[in-house]
Amino acid sequence: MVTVRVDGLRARYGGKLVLDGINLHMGTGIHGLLGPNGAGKTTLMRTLATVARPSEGSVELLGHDTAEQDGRKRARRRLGYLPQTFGYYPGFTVAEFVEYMAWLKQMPKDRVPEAVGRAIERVGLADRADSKLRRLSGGMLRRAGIAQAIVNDPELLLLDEPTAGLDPEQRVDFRELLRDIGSTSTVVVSTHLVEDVAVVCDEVTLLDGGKLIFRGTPNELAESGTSEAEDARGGDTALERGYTAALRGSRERRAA
Ligand SMILES: Nc1ncnc2c1ncn2[C@@H]1O[C@H](COP(=O)(O)OP(=O)(O)OP(=O)(O)O)[C@@H](O)[C@H]1O
Repeated sequence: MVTVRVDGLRARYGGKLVLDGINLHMGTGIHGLLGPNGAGKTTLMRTLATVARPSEGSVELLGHDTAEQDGRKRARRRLGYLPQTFGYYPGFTVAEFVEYMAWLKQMPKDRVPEAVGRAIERVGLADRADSKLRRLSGGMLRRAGIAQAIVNDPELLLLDEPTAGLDPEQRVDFRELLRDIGSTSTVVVSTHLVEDVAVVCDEVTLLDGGKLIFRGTPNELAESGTSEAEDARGGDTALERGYTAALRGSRERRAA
């Protein structure tokens, strides 16, 4: 089932086109959004989170048309979003922060305490539930950010650079969590680190210069690259070489 329908999406900052005709339909599973700095990943994530409005095109989320105010409201209750940088009250505890988001999502009051406890547990912060956010390390803060994004068991989960600041062990735990959520929901994970999440993704979408330049499985991306013998500078892994080849190919086509 298609849960996200993006058609003809264009986004501008000032006069500058930063998303240029994106068509993207997604369903249940884990979708990696890859691309170099400035490719437009964050702009696309903000648009999917209904925080940014498209200049052109349509975005339908979980059957709701986000061009309409009512559609945006309904979609917001059913999605979870971890922005690349997120604001928070440093004096809030982890539990208060997650509870606040549950309240914003208009979750039924009687479900909130259990949902907050479960979200915090799932990101491995149960022992820090009562710690103030200002006392957390960068990785813990990011995990608190993930907890607020999943508190409402979102059907659409949008995570922008979720692994920034996580140590290797936490990355492994995080992948497990993604697999669990992605088995029933649509998860979109943006990163510029190819290896980071591509291993858990069912599908990867590659953006460059505001355009969608590749869409397929991680295996297809890996197979599209040159071999290490042909091109040692393409990357250390098959996936990185596929990523590099896709970027080079699209840039050459554009320059021609
Ligand atoms: N608030 C803004 N005002 C003007 N230009 C912006 C703004 N935010 C982003 N841009 C520009 O839009 C383009 C796309 O940026 P975006 O943050 O979406 O890319 P990204 O793929 O997320 O990059 P990164 O990996 O560095 O986070 C870039 O050229 C950026 O400079």
